[in-house]
Amino acid sequence: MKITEITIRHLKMKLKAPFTTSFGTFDDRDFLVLEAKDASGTIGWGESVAFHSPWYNEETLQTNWHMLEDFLIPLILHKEIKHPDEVNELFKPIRKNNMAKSTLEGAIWDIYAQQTNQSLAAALGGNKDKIEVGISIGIQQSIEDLVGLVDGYVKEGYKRMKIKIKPGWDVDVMRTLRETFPDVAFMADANSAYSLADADTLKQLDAFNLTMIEQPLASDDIIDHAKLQELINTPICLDESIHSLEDARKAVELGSTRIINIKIGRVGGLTEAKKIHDYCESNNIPVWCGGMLESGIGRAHNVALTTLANFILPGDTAGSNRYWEKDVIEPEVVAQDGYIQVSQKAGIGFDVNVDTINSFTVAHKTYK
Ligand SMILES: O=C(O)CCC(=O)c1ccccc1C(=O)O
Ligand SMILES: [Mg+2]
Repeated sequence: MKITEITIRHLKMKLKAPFTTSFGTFDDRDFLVLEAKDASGTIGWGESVAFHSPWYNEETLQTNWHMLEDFLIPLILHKEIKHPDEVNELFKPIRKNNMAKSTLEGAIWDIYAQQTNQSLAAALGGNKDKIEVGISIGIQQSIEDLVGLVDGYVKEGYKRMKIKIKPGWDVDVMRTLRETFPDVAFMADANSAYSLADADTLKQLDAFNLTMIEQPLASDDIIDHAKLQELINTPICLDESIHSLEDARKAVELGSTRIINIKIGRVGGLTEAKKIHDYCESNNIPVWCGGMLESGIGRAHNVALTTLANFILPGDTAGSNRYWEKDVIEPEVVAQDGYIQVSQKAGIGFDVNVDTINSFTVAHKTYK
């Protein structure tokens, strides 16, 4: 393929309900969507999962736009590409900026899958026809509100509940949930809200049989996580600290993580995500697919990735209706009884509704 035209759009979509983590609250979701066209007219879609502000990591929607316009798009436009894995190599001279890289790489994977007449899932080497999903639940005003929400999601069939925690919203919350729902699979995600000095608090969570605790300590740490894992029984799962196969290897070798949350954007694209998956599979480290409050485009990429064999634990790829009044793809992603059916259609497996995209677009630019 030879990419001849790329359009970047900045979309603003309203979340159905605000989503609160230890680092802040999201009311709206601002993000970039990238449309790439190749010389034969095939169109591929990618989504930047960077947020409006650098809360989760250092990238933002605007830094992604800058990196794409000034560095990444020029490396790709009018170049002959045989396989999307080449994109990972072409981007190597550019350090980090993984979410920006992933935006363009994802669109190229979509085109490649269409041109080889297979689903993105199949192109990646996945073979599940449905995937198991859980749901991530933000910090609430009260424990009663949280119990009510969890009850609803249990009834919808979600396979595991991820509860956002922070100091002061942790042990009592998890105790109440465990007492109220003895058989539900719970995990906690702290988004780096603690330090090693909080080990005693985190140790108390061992009583609630959590599947794992996600990123309790600093977003750039793998040393203290290894020390913490020696002190607690609950398996640690790293999210923010893992940006590459090399990061994954070091964290696993140090004993900093027993499970890895793979986010396509955070690791710079599907090729790197697959490498981390394969490494973890050989080292008995289960993985699961994280979420970044994606629109249907990013969600479709997540569903495809999750079809790889070592995605053993339910991911955060909940149905479109958990986030949006109207998603940008057709059909929307539907989670039923905790499963999402994997589309067998060529490419990302969903039709992108360009009218809907345009209705959410606040800025756009085309590169040729
Ligand atoms: O539902 C989702 O998309 C996952 C939500 C989630 O947990 C999350 C949302 C925003 C930023 C970071 C995270 C995270 O996984 O840490
Ligand atoms: Mg997380």
